[in-house]
Amino acid sequence: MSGVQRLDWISHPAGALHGDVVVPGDKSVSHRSMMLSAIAEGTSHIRGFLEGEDTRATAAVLAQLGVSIESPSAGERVVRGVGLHGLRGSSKPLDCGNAGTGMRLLTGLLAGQAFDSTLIGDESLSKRPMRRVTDPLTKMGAQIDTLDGLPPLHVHGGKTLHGIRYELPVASAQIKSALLLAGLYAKGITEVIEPHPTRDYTERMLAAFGWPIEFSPGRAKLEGGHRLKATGVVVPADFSSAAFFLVAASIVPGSIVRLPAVGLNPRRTGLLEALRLMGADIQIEKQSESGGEKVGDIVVRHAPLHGIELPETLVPDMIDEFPALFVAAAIAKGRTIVRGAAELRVKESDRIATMAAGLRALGVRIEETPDGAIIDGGAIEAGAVDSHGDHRIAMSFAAAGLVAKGEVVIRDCANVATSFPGFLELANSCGFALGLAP
Ligand SMILES: O=C(O)C1=C[C@@H](OP(=O)(O)O)[C@@H](O)[C@H](O)C1
Ligand SMILES: C=C(OP(=O)(O)O)C(=O)O
Repeated sequence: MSGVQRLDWISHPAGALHGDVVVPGDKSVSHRSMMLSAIAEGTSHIRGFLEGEDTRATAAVLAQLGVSIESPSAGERVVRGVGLHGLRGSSKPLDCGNAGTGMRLLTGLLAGQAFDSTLIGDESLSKRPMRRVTDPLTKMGAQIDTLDGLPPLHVHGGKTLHGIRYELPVASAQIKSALLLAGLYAKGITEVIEPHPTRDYTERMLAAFGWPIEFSPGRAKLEGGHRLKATGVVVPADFSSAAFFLVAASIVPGSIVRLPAVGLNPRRTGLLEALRLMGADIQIEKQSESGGEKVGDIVVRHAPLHGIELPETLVPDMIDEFPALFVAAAIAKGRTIVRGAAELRVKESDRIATMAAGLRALGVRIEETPDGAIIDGGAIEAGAVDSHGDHRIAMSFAAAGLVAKGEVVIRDCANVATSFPGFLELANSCGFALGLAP
């Protein structure tokens, strides 16, 4: 987590990728399952929990607040919920590690408690904007101190919250979820309206835990003063982790890869549509429902890709997949234009700048714009890139190395463990040639 030792990778060009690739549990669903289980009444059983640093940090925060959490086996958690008002304050800071989701959602949850809390994060999280959640929470009656809008956040306890109707200035599931979680503790109705629909896991999971909630794409509305009842949660495999393999298998000739039982919530699968628009060959097989979420096997075969003007409506549905998309665009024939994606600049790194610098270092023609990029596809040369400690950038360049003209050195990859522990081994199991740099 914070202060991790530096870890560099080398991705070597490789032949066709083959096999079944089972990616770990969904990060968004894992965070939420832990938070709701913690404040529910009764014992919840979570299966498929992501054993990543981000989601473990959320579990550790809730344990610090007095919740008993057992882990009978990897990916399994038994959480003894303390009820809506059963958390106990901690005099020590609550460390969210690298996780924007953890910090922003917990801020909403903690705004309605009787005790004070201080939320801290690692170097990257300490640079991420928090006013987007603290401003509307303040409108609800919360009191939260920031360091000029950045963490650490000091959340004052003992405040009476009241529901508000809030139109989000940006499409963000984290802001929406923070407000809904605060809304559990608020008097009256909390209503959130989004400029474009975002992932609705909080809404679905609140309903699964028995909280009355009305929601439809782009809107959610609930009233304070109900109870959450413990339940079982099955976390699907994370589409965002599958994304690196969708791109890798699409760009390496001869590849066929199957990704079993991946979560296919439509607010997450924008990359699938973008890649199909670029000419990718991606099929969904064995569709079913698990824990109220659509899941299916994704089968991806190599196909020649061409550049596209990415429809802006897809942006929120693939917000974490842009580093991977940029790699696909770099190898595609022709020009790819991305617009309307300024949010990428406030993720674990500035993902537009970091990808542009990295691709340029590999000989790709890419022009940065304030809210996107223009990428002229062609060849990827050998070279060295810096991930800036951003897990998704590191994994995307690992895929780029497969089709580069020589080895690609990727610096600062330790944070891959935040969302995808075991990526290196799993990638190599299907044909990547990824190693640690000396
Ligand atoms: O709610 C969530 O679980 C997430 C929402 C997105 O962030 P924003 O809400 O900032 O768009 C996404 O980038 C993040 O990885 C996870
Ligand atoms: C942006 C991400 O996560 P978070 O905001 O939770 O740090 C991500 O996983 O790509």
